[in-house]
Amino acid sequence: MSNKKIAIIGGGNLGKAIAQGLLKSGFSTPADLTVTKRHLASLSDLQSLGVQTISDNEAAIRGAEVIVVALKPYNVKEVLTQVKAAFDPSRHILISVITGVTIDDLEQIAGAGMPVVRAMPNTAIAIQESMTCICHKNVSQQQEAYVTEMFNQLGVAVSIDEKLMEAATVLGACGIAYALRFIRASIQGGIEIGFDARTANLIAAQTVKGAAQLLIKENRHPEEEIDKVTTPKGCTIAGLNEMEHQGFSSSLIKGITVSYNKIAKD
Ligand SMILES: NC(=O)C1=CN([C@@H]2O[C@H](COP(=O)(O)OP(=O)(O)OC[C@H]3O[C@@H](n4cnc5c(N)ncnc54)[C@H](O)[C@@H]3O)[C@@H](O)[C@H]2O)C=CC1
Ligand SMILES: O=C(O)[C@@H]1CCC=N1
Repeated sequence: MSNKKIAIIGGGNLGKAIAQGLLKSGFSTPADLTVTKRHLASLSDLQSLGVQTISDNEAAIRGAEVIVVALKPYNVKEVLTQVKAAFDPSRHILISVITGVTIDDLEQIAGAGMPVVRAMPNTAIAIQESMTCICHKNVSQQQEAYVTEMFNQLGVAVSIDEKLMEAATVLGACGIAYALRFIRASIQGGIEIGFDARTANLIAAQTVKGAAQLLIKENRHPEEEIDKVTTPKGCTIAGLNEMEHQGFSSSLIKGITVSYNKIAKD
């Protein structure tokens, strides 16, 4: 348990999921957490668990040591500038999960010397299975360890250079959508070959989970595991090669680079 007071500014999808994950993992107690939002009705479940839910961002920041900003990119500057006076670099760590807002942007708003962490999680943070890439500035070793531990409670955290943050957004955050499209296509194929949608969904999703766990738990390269499945003259290699003839890997790589170029340009 961290014992630090955490204020989550912007209790939307991600902000709420972070609060729920911190409670479920035991990293924070309800008394440690404050979540802000303009209209509080959708936070009633957190409130009933004992989490403080308020609309006053300034009060939330003043009462916390760790400030997690989960606002939309278009209103972060306005909202944080309104509460600028509440930031204290000697007491606070500012953690932002906002897409496209740089560490320097955040430091400019919160004040020079503010310990700032930029984190890129994905939506699996709602079930504590996020891949979260983090980078930081003005952060002590102790603060870095704290933030890494916090995101490890919500999945897996890795430190990267800030210049890779856009790439992390594509591979990690957009990656959830790419993986789900793969699963959806597998379900469509599964129905064609005889399964009902529900059973196809279960088989496709559990199979992807197993494939991912082979890499994560056994530290293997995908091709090593593929070799074990592809019986000579068998059905796996026949299907795989047809997928490649149809541009399977190529379409994925091209999609990833298009997503990346879109972020880099915006
Ligand atoms: N969806 C994704 O896969 C990922 C999203 N992100 C980033 O996370 C951030 C949040 O995304 P979501 O949670 O999906 O958005 P959201 O729109 O659900 O959450 C933002 C929340 O901020 C609240 N808000 C607006 N003004 C406020 C104010 N003055 N004071 C307090 N709260 C206020 C809104 O009511 C809303 O609930 C975005 O910046 C997004 O770029 C980061 C990683 C992945
Ligand atoms: O699609 C987007 O622009 C955002 C960034 C990461 C996930 N969603």
